[in-house]
Amino acid sequence: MSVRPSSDDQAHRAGFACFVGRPNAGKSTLTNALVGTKVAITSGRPQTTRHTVRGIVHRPDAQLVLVDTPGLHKPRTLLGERLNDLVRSTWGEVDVIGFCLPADQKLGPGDRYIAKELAEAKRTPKVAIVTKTDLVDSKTLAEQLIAIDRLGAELGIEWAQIVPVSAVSGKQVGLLADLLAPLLPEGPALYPDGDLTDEPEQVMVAELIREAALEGVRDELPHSIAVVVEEMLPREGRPADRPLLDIHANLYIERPSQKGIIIGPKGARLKEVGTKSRRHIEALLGTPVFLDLHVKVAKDWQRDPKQLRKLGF
Ligand SMILES: Nc1nc2c(ncn2[C@@H]2O[C@H](COP(=O)(O)OP(=O)(O)OP(=O)(O)O)[C@@H](O)[C@H]2O)c(=O)[nH]1
Repeated sequence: MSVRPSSDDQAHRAGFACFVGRPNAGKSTLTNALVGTKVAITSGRPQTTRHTVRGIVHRPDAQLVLVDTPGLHKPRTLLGERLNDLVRSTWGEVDVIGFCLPADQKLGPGDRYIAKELAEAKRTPKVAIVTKTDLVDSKTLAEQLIAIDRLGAELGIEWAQIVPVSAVSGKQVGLLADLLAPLLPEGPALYPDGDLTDEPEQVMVAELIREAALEGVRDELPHSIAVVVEEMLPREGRPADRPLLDIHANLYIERPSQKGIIIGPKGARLKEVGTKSRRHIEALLGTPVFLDLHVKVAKDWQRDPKQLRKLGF
């Protein structure tokens, strides 16, 4: 296992990385652990990338921009296939892919499916990241490392590195950044260091909710969901060591008939969307959150310029 040789070891490097892995593999938590307290979130899609920036690791020697890619799913429809094509093209556009595999779960069909697809992204270096190492003993961890090594050999993937980390304890998170940095191309920083307003934070929060809302219904409602964060306010009267952030957000759909899909039987799906996005928002902002989520119909918002403006497009 080796890293790409450098023409000049002192040269500054900058580039894009994305984390892939099945749901709950620990991608968001790891992103936040890497970025640390200095959460540099940029809202829009800068010219350098079509993808949402999740966080930026600023180091003296390198700038690592972590971007989101849509999840890869077993395609059941033509649209599903198209979305997977999009994922694949993203993989060709980033400088390194981190494949997250939780230490506490044996490799399964979901991991294998992603790995097979990864094997096709031949030109992009791939780092296998064993996440949640705090949950297992060293024997289990060793077995997982061997299994991943074998999976790579079987599918013809040459891992640039295989790294065990714990985003929760922080163990080896710094090492992961050390290993990712040399895989980036030489170049100046792509983004300025720091300096951000609350507005992008709200946009990020809206995006996390939208992502959770789309999960599993992407094929049915691919572009019909918009989310607007109406308010983000610290709850009054809370003790200083137990803050709570109240977030009120509206989830807009285009037609009343889509309500059922979003809300689910007895509200189960909406509840899931709330729980999941709250987890991600808490990880992003580093504070407990109360999320108040409402579903509203904004008739044909995609075709109505007034609505589009209101929804921030
Ligand atoms: N013990 C432990 N738990 C972790 C660690 N990293 C993540 N988790 C937990 O694992 C769960 C999933 O983590 P996420 O970071 O949301 O996973 P994800 O891959 O972003 O999930 P999706 O958004 O569903 O794809 C959460 O409950 C995390 O708290 C870790 O290093 N150690």
